[in-house]
Amino acid sequence: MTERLSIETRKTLLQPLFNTGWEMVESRDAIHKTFKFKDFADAFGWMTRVAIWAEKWNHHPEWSNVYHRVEVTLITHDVDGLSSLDAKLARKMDGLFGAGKD
Ligand SMILES: C[C@H](O)[C@H](O)[C@H]1CNC2=NC(N)=NC(=O)C2=N1
Repeated sequence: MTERLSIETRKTLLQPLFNTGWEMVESRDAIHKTFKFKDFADAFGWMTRVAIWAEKWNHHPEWSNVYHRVEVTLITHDVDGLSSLDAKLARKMDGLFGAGKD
C-alpha cells in the first residue's frame, strides 16, 4: 500500500535528493528537477531508459522535453503527494543521468 511520506521519512529520503538538485514544488506536495543534456538524442535516450523503470514500477513521471532539456515533476497521484516511490524513481533518474556522461 502506497502512503504519503511521514515527516521523519522525508528527512531521510528527500534530503539527499535536494542535495542533487531536486526541489519541492510550490503549492503541491511534489518534487521537481530540470535535467539538461548534451543534445536531444541524449535527453530522449535517458527518457527511454527511465520509462522502462517507470513501467516496471508502475510509477510514472510528469515530464516534458524541449531539445536537450527535460523537466520532471514526481508525485504519487494515488495519494496526491509524495511517497517512497517518488524518491525511488528520483534516485533512478539521477543514477541513469550520471551513467550517461563520463
Ligand atoms: C492504476 C495504476 O496502478 C495507477 O494509476 C498508478 C500508475 N502510475 C502512477 N504514477 C504516479 N506517479 N502516481 C500514481 O499514483 C500512479 N498510479
